Amino acid sequence: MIAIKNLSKTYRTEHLEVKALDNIDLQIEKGSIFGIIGFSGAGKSTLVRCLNRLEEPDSGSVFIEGQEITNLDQKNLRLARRKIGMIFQQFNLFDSMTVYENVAFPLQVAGYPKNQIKGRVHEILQLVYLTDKLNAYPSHLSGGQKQRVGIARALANKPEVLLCDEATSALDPQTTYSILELLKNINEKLQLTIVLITHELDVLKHICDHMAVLEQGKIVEQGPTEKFFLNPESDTAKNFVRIIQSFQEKKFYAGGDGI
Ligand SMILES: Nc1ncnc2c1ncn2[C@@H]1O[C@H](COP(=O)(O)OP(=O)(O)OP(=O)(O)O)[C@@H](O)[C@H]1O
Repeated sequence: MIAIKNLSKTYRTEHLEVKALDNIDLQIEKGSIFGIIGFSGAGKSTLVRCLNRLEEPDSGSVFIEGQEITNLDQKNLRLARRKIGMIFQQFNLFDSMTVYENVAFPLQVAGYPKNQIKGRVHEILQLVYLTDKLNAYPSHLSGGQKQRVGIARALANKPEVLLCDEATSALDPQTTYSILELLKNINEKLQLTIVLITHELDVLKHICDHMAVLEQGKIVEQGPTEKFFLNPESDTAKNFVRIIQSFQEKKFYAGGDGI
């Protein structure tokens, strides 16, 4: 389980203070696929980056499977991060490394012997259906393939949690669907907890069992994803649902099938 307690973060620049997270309390059950939605600037990226301390919160705490992440020193944080995989919108692969080398990298850093690394990389590339691209460089891969390498790299150290920061936003709808199906599959196979931030309702609807709505750094609504669509309560949730409904109506009047 992930437990977030009273988490706050303010960005301070010379002329400006932005309260990006304001006393966030949230619990995410083990094995769940949990979505966090909000309009641009709501604080989604900051929240997800505070979970592995890519961003340092000002106050509050984060517990992952009982371990407090927020009070770890740098050495123990590095160890704890092996249990927290992350994937990004722009994939963040090493362009000068092959697919094999990208996936092997976190295992080398963790100090695994060569033969174990080889076995693990093959196993994980099989899971993401990329064994035929072992020696390819990222520049020769499609967006969907790059994200599958990103997923493989994030899973190399057998994490308990996978954080997804707008992981499908750079992909076309069909590729998005295949990546979501892959994440679903991995969640079921590995009992991995997935936290996914997005501004795409389709993504939430497709794979998230539970979700929270973030508005100006505050959680304004949370619960099962179904409830969000059937009975939105917060202004942000109502706006999201209104936008999707008007889009569906437009498609209907234009003779389409809706989305
Ligand atoms: N490094 C930073 N320095 C100053 N302000 C920042 C920094 N990073 C984020 N912010 C501000 O904090 C707020 C929350 O940003 P964040 O990126 O977490 O939102 P978001 O919901 O992920 O937005 P988007 O969907 O556009 O990525 C915004 O007002 C943003 O401008």
